[in-house]
Amino acid sequence: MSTETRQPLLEARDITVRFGGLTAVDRVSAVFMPGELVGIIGPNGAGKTTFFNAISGVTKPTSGRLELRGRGLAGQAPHRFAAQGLARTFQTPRTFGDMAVRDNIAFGLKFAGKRRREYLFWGDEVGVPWVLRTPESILGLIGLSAQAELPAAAITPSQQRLLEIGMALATRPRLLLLDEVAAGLTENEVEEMARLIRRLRDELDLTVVWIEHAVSTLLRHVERVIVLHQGRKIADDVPRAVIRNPEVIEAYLGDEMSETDTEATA
Ligand SMILES: Nc1ncnc2c1ncn2[C@@H]1O[C@H](COP(=O)(O)OP(=O)(O)OP(=O)(O)O)[C@@H](O)[C@H]1O
Repeated sequence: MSTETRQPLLEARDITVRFGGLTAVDRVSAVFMPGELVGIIGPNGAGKTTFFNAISGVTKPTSGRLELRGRGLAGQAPHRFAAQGLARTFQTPRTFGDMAVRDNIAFGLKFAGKRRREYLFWGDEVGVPWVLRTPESILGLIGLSAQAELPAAAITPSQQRLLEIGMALATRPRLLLLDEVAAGLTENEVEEMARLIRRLRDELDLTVVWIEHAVSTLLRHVERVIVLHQGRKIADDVPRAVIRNPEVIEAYLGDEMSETDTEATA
């Protein structure tokens, strides 16, 4: 392994986000290595989305430092984050309902075309993976080929989530941030989504950071889990260690973490 691949892709140091008197994210530090699939969990209001917003440029952190491959990012506009290979989904999918599914993807590709030169910044000698070159290939990758001509508003909620992932992929990211992409899906759909996320990570050599309330599924699929509670990071470890962490158990008492989760990762 070269020194290059051991360099963190994204490093967040002491990120704090305050809204008036409320500290939503409290000095959270985290390192994301190339190719990692990392989950972020925590009770409602723990600061997960606010942390995501801070590391994707949507919200300017009150303090802290962000580095993408060693280059400072904090305080830059969201499009600068995207230009440097970050893509994210939102809790409520942001697709264009009147436009055909294919055109939603084409929109993302158009955006990516504009930053083609910057893609090269990543030193990717093979260039853009062929599956990310056309709307059709991206639709095939996420399993929406049959819905290509439908208006985005006409597809099912789970297909909407897939479309949003497809739109994020169309921007040809190196780091994909997923915010509750399994929310509202059936148990089977959640499992399928988890498999897709793993496959995308493997095939596209992505780093994926995934916030999810479906804790048991997440714990079975990610390699590392970060737990936030009241804005603070209380754990950052492999799933089987995290579920035995007394502070995590306490934070989740009577909430999402159940015996099933413990069994799932035993
Ligand atoms: N724009 C905002 N203005 C004021 N307070 C906010 C804002 N965004 C979030 N908060 C508050 O910050 C805290 C953290 O919220 P956040 O949405 O990050 O939590 P979360 O862990 O993502 O929760 P959930 O799992 O319910 O989505 C909450 O108390 C929330 O009410």
